[in-house]
Amino acid sequence: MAPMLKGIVEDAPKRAAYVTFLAGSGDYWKGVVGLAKGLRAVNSAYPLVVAVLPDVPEDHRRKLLAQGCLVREIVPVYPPESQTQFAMAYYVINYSKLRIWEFVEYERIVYLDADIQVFDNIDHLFDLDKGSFYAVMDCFCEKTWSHTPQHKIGYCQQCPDRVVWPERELGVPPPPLYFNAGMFVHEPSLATAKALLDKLVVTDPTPFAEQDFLNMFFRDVYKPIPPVYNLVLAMLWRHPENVELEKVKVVHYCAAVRSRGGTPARRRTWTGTTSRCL
Ligand SMILES: O=c1ccn([C@@H]2O[C@H](COP(=O)(O)OP(=O)(O)O[C@H]3O[C@H](CO)[C@H](O)[C@H](O)[C@H]3O)[C@@H](O)[C@H]2O)c(=O)[nH]1
Ligand SMILES: O[C@H]1[C@H](O)[C@@H](O)[C@H](O)[C@@H](O)[C@H]1O
Repeated sequence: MAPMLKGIVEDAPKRAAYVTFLAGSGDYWKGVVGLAKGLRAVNSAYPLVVAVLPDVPEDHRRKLLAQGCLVREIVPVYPPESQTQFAMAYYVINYSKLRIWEFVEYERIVYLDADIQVFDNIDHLFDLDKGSFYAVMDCFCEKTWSHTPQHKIGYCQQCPDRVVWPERELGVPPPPLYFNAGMFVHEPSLATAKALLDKLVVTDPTPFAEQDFLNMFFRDVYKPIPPVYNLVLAMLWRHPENVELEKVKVVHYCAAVRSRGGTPARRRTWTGTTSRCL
């Protein structure tokens, strides 16, 4: 009897969920529908919770509920207004993502942006050891990174030997590992949620908004996971040698689209619309 009970307890579904974030009345809700369908197609055992800002129309919320999503409204998070010019305007809204640490009814969450699609079951990510922040290392090669020293130098953590970080000339070590915040695994906790918000009010916004902030906040507990868990499209043309295409489980349709001249280009607006120019 006892071993059987043990088995039942061990196999019991975890209090865990996929979480995504939705803001505004633009088209991102369609991405969430795609994500819900994708998770269903790969037989995920866990629900998709959509953290919605108050400005998401009722009609869009109904469509998500019809897809089996759990819709949960969150209170927006804004950095101090006087400071927001330092962040790329389009990304300021993403600070609200910090609210998902308040979802303490789940022990574990796998966060996925609405412009992500899953092509294989990734439920095993919920079994990773607790205490670390898991995410995929970003690439610094796209134009969106042109404000950074890494990009100016031509250094990318995806291929640190191609252009070596000039430590001697600069007198500083290479930047710490930096993750893309479109996908990550972590644990909700009211203590962490509070610590994040407390830290945010004393932190100047930076271009990649909450992504820079999360990188700073979780620096010491960050553990990289393979790019197959968040394949940022630019990896395909910037670092094809690091992409195991047949093993890719999660694709992130962010970054730029290759332009005719070979230079990636993208325009964005504060309203949440994205125009890609070829
Ligand atoms: O009008 C909007 C804008 C954004 N989003 C949500 O916010 C997510 C992030 O926005 P983008 O997908 O447009 O951002 P990118 O993927 O290009 O950018 C990357 O940098 C951002 C910096 O803020 C975030 O960290 C983001 O998670 C990371 O993948 C979206 O997927 C979506 O879930 C909306 O719902 N509506
Ligand atoms: O590397 C990516 C990419 O360049 C995206 O365009 C940007 O939106 C992300 O924030 C960044 O992490």
